[in-house]
Amino acid sequence: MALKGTNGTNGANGGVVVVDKSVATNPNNIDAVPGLVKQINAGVDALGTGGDEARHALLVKARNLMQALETPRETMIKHCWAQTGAMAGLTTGVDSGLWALMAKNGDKPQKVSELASALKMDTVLLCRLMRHLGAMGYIIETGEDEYKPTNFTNSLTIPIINGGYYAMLAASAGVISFHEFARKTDWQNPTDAGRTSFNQAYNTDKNFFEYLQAVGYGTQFNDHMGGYRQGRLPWMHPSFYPVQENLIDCAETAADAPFLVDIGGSVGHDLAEFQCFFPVHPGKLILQDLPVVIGQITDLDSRIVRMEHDFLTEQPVKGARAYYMHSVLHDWPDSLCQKILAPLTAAMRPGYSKLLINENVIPRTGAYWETTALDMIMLTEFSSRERTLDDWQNLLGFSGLRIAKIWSGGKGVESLIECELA
Ligand SMILES: C[S@@+](CC[C@H](N)C(=O)[O-])C[C@H]1O[C@@H](n2cnc3c(N)ncnc32)[C@H](O)[C@@H]1O
Repeated sequence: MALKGTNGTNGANGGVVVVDKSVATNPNNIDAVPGLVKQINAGVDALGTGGDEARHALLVKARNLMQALETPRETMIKHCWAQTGAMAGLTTGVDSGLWALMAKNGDKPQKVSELASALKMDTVLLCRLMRHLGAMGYIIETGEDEYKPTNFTNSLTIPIINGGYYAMLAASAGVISFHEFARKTDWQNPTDAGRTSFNQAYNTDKNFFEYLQAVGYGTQFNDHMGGYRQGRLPWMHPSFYPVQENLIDCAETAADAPFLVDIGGSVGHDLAEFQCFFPVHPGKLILQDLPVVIGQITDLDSRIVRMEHDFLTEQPVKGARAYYMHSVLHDWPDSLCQKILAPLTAAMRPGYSKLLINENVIPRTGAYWETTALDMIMLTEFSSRERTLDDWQNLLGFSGLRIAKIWSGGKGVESLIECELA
């Protein structure tokens, strides 16, 4: 059988496939199952003392077990039918108020007909959506067309958790159709921020942020930014980065001296968190983002200065103790990052100002799945990347900065890259 791409093009190698189709209906790796079950039992024992790391390790083993047991055909159906269908049901549940209603009703069996009537939804439609979500384990089937909510569906009532279902899925055609973009661009690693798989999929010149604002999911994206970080150690935690010694002790103490400037800081979740850790700090905390995002702030301490600023233009705040960027540079390829860093380094005071970059440093091996997943978002939506240590050194060195130290927050958590003018 010739290996074919779509549109009649040959696949990358144009080779001949020698795989027998019976492979698709046998478990992926049944021989691994007994060993994995043993490791899972050991992992369960470690849960009591091993904390979140032990839970993560067990989660990966459980996923390995599922992959070993599944046949390739089942994996394919899961990807192509089940998970996309679940996204439809889950997001419709958010948008219609289903999860909010079920959470309000409480942890008890709930009839679809009664839920549909309260939500003014077609019962047949709701039965179908909930049947799939029940079959997938997201809700618990308690009888015919009757379900109980779960911790998961209850959490889908929280905007910082449900925001991603609107915002990230609204842009997901860039991910799903990446192969078409990659084929058209001769299978090259994309580095042009003005020509992305996302642009091609939506036939738009707008970048990801502009597009989400235009289609009405800007606030949901801001919420998502507030949500994905939950449950992770923030960089200002004393066990992560010594804020007192490295930032506060030598900072200017005048009330209006700029202390910490969060560039591309969204609606201010990082500075709000900083204020919780350090309610008493020298100078001012300053939040910068595009006007549309600053206008979407609903709940932020009035002591945090809100500033509309395009980071490609002159940095208006000069000589701050620290400039901070969280998940900003990863959105852009090196050529654009250099344009973002140039006005910033021009505003830094030599020997005083620091640049703190809160981003992933991808290890050479054993990258964490959330980090590689984010790299796929960067690849397909932005033609940018999560960076390795070498990538960071090249980018920052080119921009006149040197890395003083990389502070690690643990597996899968963004590091704090502490930089100074070179
Ligand atoms: C991935 S989000 C990160 C937000 C925030 N730092 C966080 O970690 O939650 C990137 C942010 O960059 C902002 N942004 C995009 N283009 C910008 C520009 N030209 N100037 C300033 N901010 C910009 C977006 O509005 C968005 O809030």
